Amino acid sequence: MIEVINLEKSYGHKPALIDVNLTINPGDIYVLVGPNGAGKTTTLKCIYGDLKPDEGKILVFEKKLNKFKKRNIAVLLEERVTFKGLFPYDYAELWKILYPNWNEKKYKELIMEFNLPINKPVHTYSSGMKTLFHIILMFSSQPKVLILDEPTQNIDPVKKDKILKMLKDFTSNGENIVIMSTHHIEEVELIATRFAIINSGKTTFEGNIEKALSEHKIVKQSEMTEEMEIITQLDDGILVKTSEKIGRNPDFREVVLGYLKK
Ligand SMILES: Nc1ncnc2c1ncn2[C@@H]1O[C@H](COP(=O)(O)OP(=O)(O)OP(=O)(O)O)[C@@H](O)[C@H]1O
Repeated sequence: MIEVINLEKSYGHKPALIDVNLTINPGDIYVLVGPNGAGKTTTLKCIYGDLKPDEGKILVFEKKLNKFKKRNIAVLLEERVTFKGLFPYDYAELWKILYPNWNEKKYKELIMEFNLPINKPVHTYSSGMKTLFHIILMFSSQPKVLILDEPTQNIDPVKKDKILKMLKDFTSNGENIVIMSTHHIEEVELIATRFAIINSGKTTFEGNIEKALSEHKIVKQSEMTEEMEIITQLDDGILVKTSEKIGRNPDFREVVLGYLKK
């Protein structure tokens, strides 16, 4: 289980995270959604220990993150860092040292499956190929937790489908955890077991798709009551949080868009 509790982080004097709270259970594919600059990457960096939170707690399997735990976490960085002149083989040698569970057979199979050229230095790959290559390194490392910053960015639809299936398989043992960010609402619907919406450094929604659908309604101005929490005005009504049987049920896209516009 990974818990993020009242996380706060500033860059200099500028707050990036004001109050982020996430509860990630074993077996979860946990997706972070939010507008540009909302704080998704900063949250992920705090979880894997690249940034030190100013306030709040991050508990990974009930303990504070330390080096040992880091071996069980593989990360897809926003930057897709590559080293000039290194070939896929060289990365395998390095990753073997970092990850004791490294699976060479899996690595070779995935490189073939995703058609990546082994005779080209990785820094000359296209941006999508670099992302795929890093994802292959992550799966071959056989960690317990995968943290991915926008893993499907610049990936073609066929390979994207494969990656989403691989993420589902990874958590199917009910123990492994995936935490990822995305701008694609349909991906949340396809694979998320839980998700959070982050707006301006705060979690404004956390839960699963069922909760998102059951807690909200789209109502007309005339149907509004004082008990309702207004999320935002949408094209054909107001998205509100309510338990009242009123208005109409929103679809998932409307709920997420409503929070993103909030
Ligand atoms: N290294 C940095 N130095 C200063 N400010 C930063 C730095 N990294 C991020 N920020 C700021 O922190 C805030 C949150 O940025 P972050 O990258 O976490 O957002 P995000 O939700 O991942 O955005 P996007 O969807 O555009 O990738 C933004 O205002 C951003 O400008």
